[in-house]
Amino acid sequence: MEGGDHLAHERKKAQFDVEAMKIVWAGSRHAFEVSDRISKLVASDPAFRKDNRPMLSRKELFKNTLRKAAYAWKRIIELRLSEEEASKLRFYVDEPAFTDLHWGMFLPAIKGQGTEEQQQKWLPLAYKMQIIGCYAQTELGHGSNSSKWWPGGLGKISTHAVVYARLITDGQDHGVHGFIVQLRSLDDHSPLPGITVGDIGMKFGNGAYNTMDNGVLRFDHVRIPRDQMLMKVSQVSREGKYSQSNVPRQLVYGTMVFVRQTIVADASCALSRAVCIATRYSAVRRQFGSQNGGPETQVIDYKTQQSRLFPLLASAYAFRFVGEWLKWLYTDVTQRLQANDFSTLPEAHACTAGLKSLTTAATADGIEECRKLCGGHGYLCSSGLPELFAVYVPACTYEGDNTVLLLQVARFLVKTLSQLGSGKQPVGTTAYMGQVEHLMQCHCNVQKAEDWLKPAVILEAFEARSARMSVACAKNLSKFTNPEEGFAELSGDLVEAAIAHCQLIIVSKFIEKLQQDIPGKGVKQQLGVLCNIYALFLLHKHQGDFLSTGCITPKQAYLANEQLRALYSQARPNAIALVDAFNYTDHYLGSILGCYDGNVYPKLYEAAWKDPLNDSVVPDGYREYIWPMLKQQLRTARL
Ligand SMILES: CCCCCCCCCC/C=C\CCCCCCCC(=O)SCCNC(=O)CCNC(=O)[C@H](O)C(C)(C)COP(=O)(O)OP(=O)(O)OC[C@H]1O[C@@H](n2cnc3c(N)ncnc32)[C@H](O)[C@@H]1OP(=O)(O)O
Ligand SMILES: Cc1cc2nc3c(=O)[nH]c(=O)nc-3n(C[C@H](O)[C@H](O)[C@H](O)COP(=O)(O)OP(=O)(O)OC[C@H]3O[C@@H](n4cnc5c(N)ncnc54)[C@H](O)[C@@H]3O)c2cc1C
Repeated sequence: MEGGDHLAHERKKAQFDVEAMKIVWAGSRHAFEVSDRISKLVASDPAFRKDNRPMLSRKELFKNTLRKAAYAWKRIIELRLSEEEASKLRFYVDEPAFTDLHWGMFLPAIKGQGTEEQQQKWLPLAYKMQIIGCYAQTELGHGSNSSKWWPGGLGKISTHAVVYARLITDGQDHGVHGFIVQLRSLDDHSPLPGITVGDIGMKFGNGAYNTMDNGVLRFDHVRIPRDQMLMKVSQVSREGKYSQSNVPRQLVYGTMVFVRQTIVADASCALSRAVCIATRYSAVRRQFGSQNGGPETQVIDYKTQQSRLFPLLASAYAFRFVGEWLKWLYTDVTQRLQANDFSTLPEAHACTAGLKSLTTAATADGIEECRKLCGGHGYLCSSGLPELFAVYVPACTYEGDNTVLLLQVARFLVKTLSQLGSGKQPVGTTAYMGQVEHLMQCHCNVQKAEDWLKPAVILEAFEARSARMSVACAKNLSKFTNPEEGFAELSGDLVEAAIAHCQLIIVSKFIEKLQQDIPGKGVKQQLGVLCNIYALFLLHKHQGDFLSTGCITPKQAYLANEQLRALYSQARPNAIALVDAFNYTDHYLGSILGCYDGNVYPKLYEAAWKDPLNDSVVPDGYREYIWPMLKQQLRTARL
């Protein structure tokens, strides 16, 4: 079948209103309209072409990114785009660039940690891009005193950086503080005296994150004017006297809370993109199983394919909703901080750190699983999956290594439990710890598979598992005389307890979402199916935790799996419509396997001939290397 919609028969199977689901996915009608308009704007502009990225050398690739960033900025100004529209434009251009760090970290660091005066001086320059900044925290070695190494945008472009370094006055070390430092001349871009700066080299994958100039930076007797220390949290007077404002020191790390929250929202985008490709292709691909000469089976109908694909589809929706909630939490904590209420900062830190860790790990693994779900064709760059994986996978490391972040969550959980004794009632995401006595001894009430569809049953099982794992850690910790030694020794168990807590958050926020009014025929019902798939898939995957803590019985674990299989069958007819609801353009997906019309094979065939290797029938190098070899073989054969 040439042309036409090869997935039309799949789209007809949908049991819900796809247009209404698009609004739910986007967050609101307004968000949908902005996203839809900007995605089409980018897709229709040849200046944003990206299919040639894997073929470009590093220098060509980087220059191309600079061109796109400058052009995007020009369009933002010409079209008078709002901040929301501009950030959507960046999203659909889909190419990591120095501008990400400028807007995503340099500006927020000044906003969060600069005084009013400092904000007035620096923000207008940064907003007009008259200076370009990056965020320089990580070191080559360790200790905030060697060379900065990794900051994006630093290598070749940034004129300024917020640099994190130890503050020492009168011989006293006051710990790490942020400083605005000019790195390069605003006239000819050369590094200022005493500054050594450059790119750290090629990274994983062709194209991919190599559009970014991650950099190295060294200082040799560089003087930073006193008023360029970010002084909202602590100050140094003209006389060199150090003082602290009446705010927690942890605010110095506030930019990370902001960025981790955006990374969670971004995880749902990256995962949904891979899932969209794998789902459409799974419906197009047929392999084996034909009977009486009929067509072969669509691979999406194999239960094994469904049990690998549908949990990822459900995870994409789960991460979307938890990301939405996290954005609310971040806005709430920001407003509280402005009113000098610091009470929810530890929870915001734990939630952003933990959810960043969980969602990025699941997304990175999920993209790779989607590649495998597409068989051999998934390994072609034209599937879009290799580049997506290479760009995405550092999210497990940047903005805090995922294990290090889970240990931060574990500290928060242990602290929360230890405060129960003093009568402090836990709130927010740890409110369930207030019921710890009940959760330690409750019994799951599931008797038949459908009982697993009750939100209260699911929630109690996840709460009991999380509470029991945290309590077990706290009990074991109390056996150590040195708490830090105990924490280090038990860190493996603590990480698992943190994972259980974060999974509970994601499940509970999905359930909360379903308690809202959700318009559109069948939309809520489909989301209910996805929510149950997400929860029961986790329960099945981690059944060792649930069983060993006595939260469920082996029979109940078996029933959960039985219910999960039934849910996959319910999701099957809706699968294509559920990925259509992401509303991704073919440009954004960047994948022949995932193209909207499903006309995969002619496009793959055509794309192959565009590869530079096929420019000539006989390749370069044939005369030099192959021809002499063939001749040699001929001679040997005659002998
Ligand atoms: C108009 C155009 C628009 C265009 C828009 C474009 C927009 C694009 C947006 C894109 C956005 C972003 C792009 C991102 C690209 C990737 C960038 C990657 C950048 C980086 O990687 S930056 C480097 C990040 N580094 C880390 O994350 C390090 C990880 N380590 C930690 O977090 C450590 O905790 C630490 C911060 C280094 C501190 O360690 P330390 O040992 O000093 O302290 P403790 O761990 O003992 O903690 C003490 C105390 O503080 C609490 N705490 C720790 N961190 C935080 C925090 N972040 N917030 C609040 N509180 C925190 C901790 O709980 C302890 O509390 P306690 O004393 O126990 O009560
Ligand atoms: C693509 C990319 C972009 C980046 N952009 C920036 C940027 O713009 N600005 C910036 O400042 N930085 C940036 N970074 C650096 C990034 O933030 C760090 O790499 C990250 O925080 C991890 O730190 P590390 O590299 O020192 O890893 P390490 O801390 O050395 O981790 C190595 C291993 O040790 C383990 N480990 C470390 N500490 C502990 C512990 N306490 N307990 C148990 N295990 C531990 C980790 O789990 C990991 O397995 C970027 C990194 C990448 C890959």
